[in-house]
Amino acid sequence: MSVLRAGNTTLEDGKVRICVPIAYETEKEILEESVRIGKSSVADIAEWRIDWYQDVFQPRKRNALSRKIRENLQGKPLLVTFRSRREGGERDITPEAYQTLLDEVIESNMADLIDVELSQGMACVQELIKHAHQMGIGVIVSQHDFKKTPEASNLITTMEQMAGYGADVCKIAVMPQSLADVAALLLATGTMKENHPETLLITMSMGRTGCVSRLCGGLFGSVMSFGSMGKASAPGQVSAKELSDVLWAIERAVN
Ligand SMILES: O=C1C[C@@](O)(C(=O)O)C[C@@H](O)[C@@H]1O
Repeated sequence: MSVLRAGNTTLEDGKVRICVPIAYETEKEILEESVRIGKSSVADIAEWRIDWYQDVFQPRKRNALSRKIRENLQGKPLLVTFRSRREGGERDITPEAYQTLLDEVIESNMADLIDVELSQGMACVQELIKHAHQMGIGVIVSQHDFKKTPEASNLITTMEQMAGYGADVCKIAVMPQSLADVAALLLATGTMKENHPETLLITMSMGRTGCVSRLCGGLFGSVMSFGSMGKASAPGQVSAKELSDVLWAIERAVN
């Protein structure tokens, strides 16, 4: 079983960490949310969705803001994510600009963890992983489908591919069109956990139908669930407080 250290916490099998997204445009809103997360008794990790930030392509402003965010987080880890539009994010970006941006994020030491989209291509993903590891930063390789849920066997193949590239954590977010799709996501997660217990996973089925996967995913092997405090960053996210209550109830039931 692997354990990934990040800031004052860890990602590890059997413990579901609550990650609260910061998905705002202005410095003021971003800082206010980071203060709330830093003070929260339920938030373990903050995700800064820099695709929302109005000055994301200005390195000086980005770096200065990240320093303030990290102060506000008081030791809680910061996951930095640029979600491209085709994967459900706020902005379009070319593969070259994506790699340059994430290289700068890594180099500036503003993140404990970064998210790298599998769809950016093997070379980009592997180079970013290598760079991040040189700087002691953990990498979540991710794939999002906001329209449908591929078959469980395809989801497993995708997670195996991510692990093969050297991901510290493999993340899949898919949209269900039926309850069977939610079950497929959970089946794929549970199968991965059984076949590759050394691989850390984060999986979720989105939207109202998939919401249950955010609550019970830990039982199948998912080590993080996204809960909102202000604005949600994806459909189906529950509030961090309600998520914490449910996770706590499940933990008590199984331990
Ligand atoms: O990858 C994910 C998961 C997510 O899309 C969700 O469904 O909770 C939310 C995003 O902010 C994050 O980057």
